[in-house]
Amino acid sequence: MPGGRHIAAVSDASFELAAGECLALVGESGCGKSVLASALLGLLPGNAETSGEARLGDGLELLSADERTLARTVRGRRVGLVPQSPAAHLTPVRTVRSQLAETVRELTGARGAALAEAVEAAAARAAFPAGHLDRYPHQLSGGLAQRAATALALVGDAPLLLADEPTTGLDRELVDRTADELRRHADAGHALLMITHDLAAAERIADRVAVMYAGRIVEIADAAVFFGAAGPRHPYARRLLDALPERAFTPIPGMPPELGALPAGCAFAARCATPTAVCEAVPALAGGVACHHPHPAAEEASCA
Ligand SMILES: Nc1ncnc2c1ncn2[C@@H]1O[C@H](COP(=O)(O)OP(=O)(O)OP(=O)(O)O)[C@@H](O)[C@H]1O
Ligand code: NI
Repeated sequence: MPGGRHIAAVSDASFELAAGECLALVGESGCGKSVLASALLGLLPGNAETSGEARLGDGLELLSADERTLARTVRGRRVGLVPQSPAAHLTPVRTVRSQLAETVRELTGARGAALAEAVEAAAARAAFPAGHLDRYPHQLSGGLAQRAATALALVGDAPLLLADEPTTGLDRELVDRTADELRRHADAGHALLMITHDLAAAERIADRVAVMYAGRIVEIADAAVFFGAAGPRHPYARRLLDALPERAFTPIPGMPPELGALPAGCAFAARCATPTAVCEAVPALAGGVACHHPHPAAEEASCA
């Protein structure tokens, strides 16, 4: 950070993601979701530090990979990205058709009529209307820019797709359509990390859910358990669900801590209804949950 300030935007994020699987990464604004995605693609600012490892199925370790490898063989090819701010990632002076054509040509080698056809097919996959292909980015609504970015991200057929808020700015019907297309992409054998605020979209397509709070993954659970009767185990994750309009509609009191000034122990303790003295130590992620007094697991609850 300028002025020498140091922010631990993401710490202790550990998970596996298999081909054909969709993991939804959820959590409040500013908790580190996009930083995690950027780190995997080597897209963090030059002064950012990363440690640990992130290994692709083919063995490549992303955090230590050099820029040349990332640019030539990773971005778009081995790891696709639907960026969080699609408008910022589209080239302003070129039409969507021309940008899609360049990406298709580069990643698939298609030329001529096959190229034109592949461009339209790519647009259709992301529900981008063919009639708008000759528009420039500034002529697109937020939703259309989102769909253009999704179309671009799907072209390379990368084994891993990172979709950062892929449904922002879309109405419910298009949210569902986009989510379903991403699910089909996973079903076709791709690994999908979907970063989202939209828990309904996560429930619709995710196999597992990872909850992030203040830069750490505090729970990873099967989506069926997480959204089902048992519910999540971490108090923050339970509150996140309770905050949904279609559930209790009870906002989480308080604010997440500043990442530059994290409290010493559990970062959620200040907002937790049941903190105890042990919460002064950071809880490790154990059995899928990082909490000193998690809600009982489904099997424990059903035995009680
Ligand atoms: N380039 C940067 N320089 C300094 N701090 C940054 C930078 N990018 C992100 N941060 C900080 O890292 C933290 C995590 O940001 P991130 O964008 O990953 O959050 P997020 O979970 O994706 O939020 P949102 O849901 O709003 O997209 C934030 O507190 C942010 O201020
Ligand atoms: Ni983000």
